[in-house]
Amino acid sequence: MSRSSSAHGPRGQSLPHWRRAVLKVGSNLLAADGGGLTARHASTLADFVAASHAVGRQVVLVSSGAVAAGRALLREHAPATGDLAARQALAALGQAPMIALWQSLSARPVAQVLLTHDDLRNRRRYLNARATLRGLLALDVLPVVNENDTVAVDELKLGDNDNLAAIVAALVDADLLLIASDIDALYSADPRRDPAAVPLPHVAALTPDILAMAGGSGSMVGTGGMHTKLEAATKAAAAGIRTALFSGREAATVAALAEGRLHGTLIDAAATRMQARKYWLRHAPSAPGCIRVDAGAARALAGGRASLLPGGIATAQGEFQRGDLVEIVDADGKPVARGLSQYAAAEVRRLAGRHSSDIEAVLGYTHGHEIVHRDDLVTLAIAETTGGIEA
Ligand SMILES: Nc1ncnc2c1ncn2[C@@H]1O[C@H](COP(=O)(O)OP(=O)(O)O)[C@@H](O)[C@H]1O
Ligand SMILES: N[C@@H](CCC(=O)OP(=O)(O)O)C(=O)O
Repeated sequence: MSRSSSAHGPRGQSLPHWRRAVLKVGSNLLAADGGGLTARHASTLADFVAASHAVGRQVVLVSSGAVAAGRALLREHAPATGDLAARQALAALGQAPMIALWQSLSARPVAQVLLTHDDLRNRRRYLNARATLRGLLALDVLPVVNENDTVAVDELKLGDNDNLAAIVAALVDADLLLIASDIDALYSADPRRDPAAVPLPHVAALTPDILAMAGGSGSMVGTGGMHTKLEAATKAAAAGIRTALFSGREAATVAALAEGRLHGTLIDAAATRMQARKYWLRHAPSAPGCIRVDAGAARALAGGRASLLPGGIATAQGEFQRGDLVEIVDADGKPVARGLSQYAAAEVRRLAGRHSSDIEAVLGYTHGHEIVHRDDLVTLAIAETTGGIEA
């Protein structure tokens, strides 16, 4: 369904500044019902990604379309998509053509990332997925994420790519979730059923009333409809990330987006991204062990911008695993910071006092130069002086 954007005014609304976004592209934009993938709307969206990259912004794509592509390859022999095994087979067939479509539209190399719920529930795999995505962005390639439908049975499924996109947005620390769909906004009711439905340009909070406005998908290849888009926006909002819903069918809308204008619906975040993350780091239960640092490291951490490197560590006490949230204490045992340790307690004990460049020689492998990266760290001293909100 495509509707005009007249309700948002000719110039749309201003899109808040962003540096890293996840762009979710639904099946309906990539394929007509029953048909194969087409570049028609994907090329406009790929141009948006390229324009964003040209001005130093990073985009991670979350793309659907594998099932639709698989279905088109089998034509009249395609099984009905209601059956899980059939969907999995169609997705296996269609992942490669879907990636090939994005590669054909991108001057930069495209990387395929397939994720399941298990990858994100398990802390070690979550960290690995995050490191891979960050690594891909650092390499300047375009990551294209999809659910790994072929191995995702019901209990392992993330469910739909709207929710996957929100999880990925939190995973890569994005500041914006962009959901391109076949509809130009969230409407006050499902516009397929209610001709009096009106578009909402701005949603300050996802209240039960707003959530009740969303209906399901009207197509054979899409899964969630507006319902899963609002679920995704709720997840993003909790992580401090805004969501913008817009029509990927309207070239002018996508072009305006690159200019910082949104014709669609903007959904605010519940807190700033940093507040949400720092709040979690400060209050989530930590592992039983802790990392004891020397006076120099305690001072550096108190400054609020440093990562914890092995050189400033005296020792690790107790037991914790890689990825655990740990308390960092000074020589007197006073907590100075909390953060996610990239190394297990036993590894930290072996690395204490060593230079970062020795990590690989000491352990035989490395998970990076930092024991706790500054993005994963909250300084407790600063929290006391600023009322808990850090820049
Ligand atoms: N309140 C609503 N506002 C807008 N669209 C709605 C609403 N309720 C249901 N929808 C339906 O959701 C559809 C978009 O979701 P979906 O078909 O899953 O697309 P995609 O493949 O882009 O994820 C729209 O085409 C529309 O028919
Ligand atoms: N992983 C599936 C897409 C599932 C999905 O959420 O589709 P959509 O509602 O169109 O975003 C695929 O690639 O076909």
